[in-house]
Amino acid sequence: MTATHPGPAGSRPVLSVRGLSVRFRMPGGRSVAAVTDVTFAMAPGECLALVGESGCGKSVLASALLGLLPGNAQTAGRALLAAGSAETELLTASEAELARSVRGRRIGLVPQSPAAHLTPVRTVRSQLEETVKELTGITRRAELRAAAERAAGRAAFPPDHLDRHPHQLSGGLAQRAATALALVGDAPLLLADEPTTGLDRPLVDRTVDELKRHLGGDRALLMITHDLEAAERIADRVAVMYAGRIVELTDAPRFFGAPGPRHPYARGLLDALPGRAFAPLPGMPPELGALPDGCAFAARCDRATATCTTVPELHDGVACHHQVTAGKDARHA
Ligand SMILES: Nc1ncnc2c1ncn2[C@@H]1O[C@H](COP(=O)(O)OP(=O)(O)OP(=O)(O)O)[C@@H](O)[C@H]1O
Ligand code: NI
Repeated sequence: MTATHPGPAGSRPVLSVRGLSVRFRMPGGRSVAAVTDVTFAMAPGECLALVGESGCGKSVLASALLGLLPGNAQTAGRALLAAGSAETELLTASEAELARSVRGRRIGLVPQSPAAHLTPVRTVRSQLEETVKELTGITRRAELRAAAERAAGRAAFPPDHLDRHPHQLSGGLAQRAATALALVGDAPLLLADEPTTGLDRPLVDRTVDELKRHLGGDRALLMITHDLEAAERIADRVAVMYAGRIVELTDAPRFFGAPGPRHPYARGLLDALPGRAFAPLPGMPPELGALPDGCAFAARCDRATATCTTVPELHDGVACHHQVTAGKDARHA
């Protein structure tokens, strides 16, 4: 049941999420279980990759941490963000507090669609300068200009493109502009939602390497991605989400190397990669508005038995009645 990371000795987690659930209330009394009972902690300096198929709840989890859920969402559980000796409970903090002291300052967000995040009518330079002003209190023109250029440089955004508008940028440069904005506040936690969508492989590598470099000593990076190769490149740990739950939470070297993923779904995700077995996962994830009572993966799982009508607990980093071990089925206890 525990999913904490030991981290460097004595270090307190930057973020500690316990039993987080998000439900959307829908017309007609229905509800969508977008996130269910998610527990994990992030150590200073750590990169955790959150992976899983489209619609499994990754972005909703991120929105819950940022206080950006829509009005029909209900949350349960805890999400503690460390700050000096104090902690902020993100799920119950007021919008005023989140806007004033969390978003941008303590959690930097690299958004899923940078083009939508950037203001279309303003140049990258003016958006960077405004963010610097807001987050650092610098007001003098020359200092603002220098700080904005430094921020651009940190995200490898070319200085000669600073006076362009977002529509004049390629997808890759828009992504770097958004990354530069996210880095301005030196937030202890960076949250990147699909930071490499639409980029080609060399640019994916560059973008994730840049993100990783900005981790520095004790900042943490939560990277949401479909891209397992990008996750392998930079993650210290991997959390695999399926139908709103974390079904496996493992150290990256063990996940991508030996013994490999232990949850059949996680194993299937990795086997689907062109560089691996290139065997697509059969079937589709269930509707989050109509989840089965037991293991949500059972319908797609060739190991499923009668025990799978109950939801498996996360145990030793895996939530499955039939863990995979060294490529074979574990004996069913
Ligand atoms: N405001 C909302 N009301 C109802 N359901 C919602 C709302 N926002 C998201 N959902 C549902 O929550 C589920 C999880 O969505 P989410 O965007 O978190 O998926 P994701 O894992 O980020 O997918 P992707 O990889 O495509 O970005 C989806 O089924 C989505 O339809
Ligand atoms: Ni998403």
